[in-house]
Amino acid sequence: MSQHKEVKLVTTHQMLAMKQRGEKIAMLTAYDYSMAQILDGAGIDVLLVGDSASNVMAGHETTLPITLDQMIYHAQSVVRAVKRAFVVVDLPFGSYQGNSSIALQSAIRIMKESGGHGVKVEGGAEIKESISRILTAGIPVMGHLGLTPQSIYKFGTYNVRAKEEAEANKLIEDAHLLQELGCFGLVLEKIPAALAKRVAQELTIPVIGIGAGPDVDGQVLVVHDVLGITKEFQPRFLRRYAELHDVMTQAIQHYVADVKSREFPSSEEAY
Ligand SMILES: Nc1nc(=O)c2c([nH]1)NC[C@@H]1CN(c3ccc(C(=O)N[C@@H](CCC(=O)O)C(=O)O)cc3)CN21
Ligand SMILES: CC(C)C(=O)C(=O)O
Ligand SMILES: [Mg+2]
Repeated sequence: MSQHKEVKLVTTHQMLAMKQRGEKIAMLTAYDYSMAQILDGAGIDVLLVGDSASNVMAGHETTLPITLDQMIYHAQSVVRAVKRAFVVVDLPFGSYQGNSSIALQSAIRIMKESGGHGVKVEGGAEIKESISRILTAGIPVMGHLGLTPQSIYKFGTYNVRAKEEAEANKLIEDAHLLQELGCFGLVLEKIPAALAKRVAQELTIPVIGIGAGPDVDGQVLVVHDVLGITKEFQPRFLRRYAELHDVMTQAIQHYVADVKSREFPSSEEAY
């Protein structure tokens, strides 16, 4: 028996239990060590090393350019900080579509080289062979339906998805397929709340929403949006819990002024 205090790690089994008992799952993105340490310490259940790092960390217009090596680098940094949270890593564009052997290789690289706990992939029936193949290796897979940013050029907009009946029916079918394949959870992005509610009710696995309304099993957002670091991004589904862009700007302006005026450093800050 361990004398050490047990820090309960979040597992896929626990997430399922949370859904069953009606406890909502709190998930945010993280791309680096310092931020992951804060989020894990604050009690976040799931950290997503999102391919939104392509936008938020690297300044790209879309998520398409980020590479598997770059995702692994971000995931390694996050995993080093985590004591409790379950770490999901996005498989980037091009690393899993169309070839299930490449998909398995990509997922194995993420698990082996980063120490993450599972992977997330965008899409339904189109990528079912890839998902099945990854699952055969014992790697937990999370699905992602609705607004799938890796296929932005197929749709041309970031508008709400599955408003039409045909698209809604395809989403419901895909959601059931993902569960039957063995996915441990599913992200639904920017779809009508009523549709998300129906999917969360019909599925036994946890359904995590972003712009999918309140009647799902948990919520995910990009942490830089939540903290108000990204100022220009303000879709309706986002709630900002701080205005760090302003706080950080003021702090840095103060620092610059103090350096210029020789206010910093003082004699106490010198040797
Ligand atoms: N900072 C950030 N937050 C995210 O949530 C996020 C990323 N980046 N990058 C990857 C994807 C892209 N995502 C998106 C992108 C656009 C909308 C959206 O609703 N766009 C509105 C305009 C919103 C605005 O920019 O003010 C639209 O109508 O296009 C939603 C999710 C979610 N992901
Ligand atoms: C927005 C979430 C779900 C995501 O996939 C990402 O941050 O990459
Ligand atoms: Mg993503």
